[in-house]
Amino acid sequence: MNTHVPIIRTEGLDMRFGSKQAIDKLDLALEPGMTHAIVGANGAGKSTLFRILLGFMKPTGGRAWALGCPSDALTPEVRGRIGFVNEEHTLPTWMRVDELVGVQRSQYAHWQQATYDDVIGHFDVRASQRIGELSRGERAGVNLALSLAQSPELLILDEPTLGLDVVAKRAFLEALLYATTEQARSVVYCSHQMDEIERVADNLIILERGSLRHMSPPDEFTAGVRYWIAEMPFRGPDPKLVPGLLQMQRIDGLHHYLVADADDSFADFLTQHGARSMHSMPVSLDQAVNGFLAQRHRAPVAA
Ligand SMILES: Nc1ncnc2c1ncn2[C@@H]1O[C@H](COP(=O)(O)OP(=O)(O)OP(=O)(O)O)[C@@H](O)[C@H]1O
Repeated sequence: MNTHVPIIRTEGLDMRFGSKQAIDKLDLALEPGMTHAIVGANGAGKSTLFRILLGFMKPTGGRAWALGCPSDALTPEVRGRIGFVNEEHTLPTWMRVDELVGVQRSQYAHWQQATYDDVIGHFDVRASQRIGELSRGERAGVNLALSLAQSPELLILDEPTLGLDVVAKRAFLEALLYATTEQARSVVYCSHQMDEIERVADNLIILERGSLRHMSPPDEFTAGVRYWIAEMPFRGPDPKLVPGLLQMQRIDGLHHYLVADADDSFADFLTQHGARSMHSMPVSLDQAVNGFLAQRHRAPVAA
């Protein structure tokens, strides 16, 4: 593996569906050996980005590379170094689990049976069961185990835990963490579940309407957002003047502010606007990301 080549790179990437701009001049370069989490509101362009990167879809502009190879010309050799797990966990329903494992083992030169066994061990799946008989969570487990056993250099996961119960989700994440820490793989993961991202991601990427809005380690992003509660006898400042404002509420006469990139000078700002007392507190990744996304979320369109 060439450690200097980004696992994923895009330059001025554009994808337009009629009047819809799914990806908007996106420039991205993701480091190898890390777990990158892509988050964004519904329709932000996450799945479209994956489809382009894997060569399933041609962009309307710009360029994309996966493992240094142009996405519109991925060779079978490069494809074999990329694992992909999507929310549907599409697998041949008529095959028995052991038959499917046999087929995959014969197709992948770097197949690691021990990895398959370790990962599938997190799920109650019998080798003799047909794929069609498995529950959604068990199918997710087989899909992840198959993908990791191929020893992919890059693993792309598109909402892999969607619809899984807590137990299946925990099993899936444990299997993923086990495989990534043992073998230092590169993972690009998209999910709406911030508790998962907090556990697995080294790098947080926020996409908004196909554009890059933010990229940093998740805890760095969370540390930049704070929740302030101020007691103000008056109406308080005009929201347009509040620096870094993400969300504002008035509850029982107290003013609540969720703000980004605001240091202690925010207390001075509140004092200047008549605050008698105030306190601030840290927020969770979930609150920080949701506040950030809600700020510019599309307003409902009247029917
Ligand atoms: N084949 C298509 N034809 C037309 N529009 C499409 C097509 N695929 C995606 N889109 C549009 O492109 C935008 C991005 O869709 P995409 O599926 O990439 O979003 P996403 O971030 O994965 O969303 P979600 O979190 O809801 O899965 C959406 O507005 C979607 O309606």
